[in-house]
Amino acid sequence: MKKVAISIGDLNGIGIELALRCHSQVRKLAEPLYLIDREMLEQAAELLGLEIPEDFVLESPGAEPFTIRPGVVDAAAGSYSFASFKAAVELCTEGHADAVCTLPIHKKAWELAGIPYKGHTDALRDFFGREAIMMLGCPQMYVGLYTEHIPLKEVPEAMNEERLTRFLLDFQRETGAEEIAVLGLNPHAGDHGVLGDEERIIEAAIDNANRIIQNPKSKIQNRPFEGPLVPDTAFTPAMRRRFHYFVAMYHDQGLIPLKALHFDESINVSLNLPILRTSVDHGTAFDIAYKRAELNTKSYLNAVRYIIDRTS
Ligand SMILES: NC(=O)c1ccc[n+]([C@@H]2O[C@H](COP(=O)([O-])OP(=O)(O)OC[C@H]3O[C@@H](n4cnc5c(N)ncnc54)[C@H](O)[C@@H]3O)[C@@H](O)[C@H]2O)c1
Ligand SMILES: N[C@H](C(=O)O)[C@H](O)COP(=O)(O)O
Repeated sequence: MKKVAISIGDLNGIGIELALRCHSQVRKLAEPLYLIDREMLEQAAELLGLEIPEDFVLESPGAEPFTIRPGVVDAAAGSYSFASFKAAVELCTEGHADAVCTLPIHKKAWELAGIPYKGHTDALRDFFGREAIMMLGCPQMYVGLYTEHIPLKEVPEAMNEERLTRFLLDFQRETGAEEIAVLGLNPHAGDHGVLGDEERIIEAAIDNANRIIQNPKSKIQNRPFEGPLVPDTAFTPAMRRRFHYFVAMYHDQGLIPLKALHFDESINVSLNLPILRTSVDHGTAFDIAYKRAELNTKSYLNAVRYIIDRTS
């Protein structure tokens, strides 16, 4: 059975409840190693009124214990969740785990703790010195994000032909997709320059990537990239029947349609890295943490299943 290092996420949020409630199902798929100290686990389990399963295997993240405050954004929880994530990655790079699955962290809590990253993907980029790609989705529809955790006003200046060409090639190689819809940036994909002209950069990158892929040495002989597509019609039912892989130019362009259609079952995958990392597609859900609310567990279980499918 594959060993999956599970970072525990922000302990003021719903991650630990998911870990405890789903343990027996996860255990049928893999050997989970949970990056949490017994003291913190007992505290959370007591607040949740849940038993700790006997075969719940722990590894210490080596972080300061703290008092859990359900639904509160705080530095201690941010610090702990980052240590848990970092230790999970280390287990993997040192060969003690086959992959990492991350429970959700809170970005403001990381900032309050002085963690210099916006999220897991950003941290992985730095740990490995590689252009990690953020992709979310499910078999019906995966979305790769060319830019992700930057303010919207910085998106136009991040448009760059060489960088986008590399992104497209990496995305294609990592997913193996043979048809990829690439979205424009502006309304109506610029409408021939009437509403903006970043599409020229996108067009050039698509041409470059299609040309490079058509190199006779490549296994793929078609032109996998199509676009720049008009963003407001890129996700119509007909387009989603045709394409299962999309590249969005910014976070919400891709994640609004995905989460509107598939929030329950989607996952987050970090591509283009020496390790496999998956995650849930939702956040810390502070509004329902420790409230015995009905949790959706599909995203978490699918994130573990994806690891098993890819590592077997
Ligand atoms: N993988 C990650 O670490 C990850 C992913 C997304 C968001 N985040 C972070 O989480 C924090 C909170 O984000 P947010 O409030 O925008 O989004 P959120 O996903 O935490 O919550 C949005 C809504 O969905 C509900 N929800 C989320 N997950 C649920 C589940 N499993 N079952 C039932 N209901 C669920 C919440 O109760 C809330 O009403 C932010 O800091 C965000 O950046 C982290
Ligand atoms: N953009 C992700 C989402 O909306 O689900 C989320 O913020 C997680 O990002 P990291 O994988 O970088 O933590």
